[in-house]
Amino acid sequence: MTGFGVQVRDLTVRYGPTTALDQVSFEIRPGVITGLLGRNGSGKTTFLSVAAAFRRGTSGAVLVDGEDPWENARVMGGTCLVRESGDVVADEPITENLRFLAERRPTFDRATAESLLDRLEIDPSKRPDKLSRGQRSAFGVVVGVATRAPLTLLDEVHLGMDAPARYAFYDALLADWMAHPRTIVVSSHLIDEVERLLEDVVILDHGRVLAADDAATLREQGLTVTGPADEVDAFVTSRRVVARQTLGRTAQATVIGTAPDDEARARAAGLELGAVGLQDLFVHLTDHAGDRAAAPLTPQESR
Ligand SMILES: Nc1ncnc2c1ncn2[C@@H]1O[C@H](COP(=O)(O)OP(=O)(O)OP(=O)(O)O)[C@@H](O)[C@H]1O
Repeated sequence: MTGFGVQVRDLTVRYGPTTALDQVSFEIRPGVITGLLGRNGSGKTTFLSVAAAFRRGTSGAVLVDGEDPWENARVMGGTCLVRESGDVVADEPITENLRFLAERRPTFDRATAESLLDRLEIDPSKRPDKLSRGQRSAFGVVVGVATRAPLTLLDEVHLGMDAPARYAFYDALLADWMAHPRTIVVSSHLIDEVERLLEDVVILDHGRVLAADDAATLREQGLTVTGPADEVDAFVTSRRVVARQTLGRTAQATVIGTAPDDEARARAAGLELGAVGLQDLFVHLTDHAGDRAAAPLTPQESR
């Protein structure tokens, strides 16, 4: 199984006067773990709800495995959206929930669920409504991983979980995906933590797509340039500078976009070049203070 791909074409979603998604287009590749990143209110949950056929878009299209997911039993049966509210039977023990899931979901693996529950220290005889917030989130994660749906959508599922539980979840998700490749979308603000899971990244901002590419390509888009302030300034002239710091006569500028002769020019000018992590790139791209950035990556920048 490689999982369902998702194609998003000019999708707009409005809630009354609020435009949550504004003509967004991107693709989620089948069999890949994609990070859906964006600040609060950027439209992540809205997109996931449309992909999971929980709501319809106002205009545009979402195709899951080539078909409109709305009232589409095949596609909906292969899609598992896990969100904080949880779609479990809250007043039945977890063991009963596992039984229901095994009946409803042909790909559900009970042994995986039980071993993850054990690893996350959740007592399966308890009812979901008697769990702590973090334990409830962890149970959602167990359902998401063990369901092994061709399209698994995890909407900030890890938020209530403490750090050891979150890392256990990341490890389990990655190991299970490697053994059973499928399409997984992880929406998160904790980019540093989830970065190692992600092959592709979609960054939403105020309902628009800021970047959609494989994570390695995105990482290569940013560059820090450090050295004597006047040399740094000369190096970054006519480049898109998203951050600049100085310490005495030394400056560091973060630029978006690279050029083939960057290394040679930096060496000649006595400057040091460094990589920008996904988290930094995200912060710079979505930082509207003073409107420093927030422009989508141009085709040149994102190549
Ligand atoms: N049911 C709703 N009714 C009205 N407006 C809504 C509704 N759901 C979301 N919105 C608005 O749509 C926009 C996108 O919200 P959405 O929940 O998709 O963002 P998000 O990226 O998931 O945010 P967060 O990270 O805070 O969960 C926001 O401006 C939000 O206020």
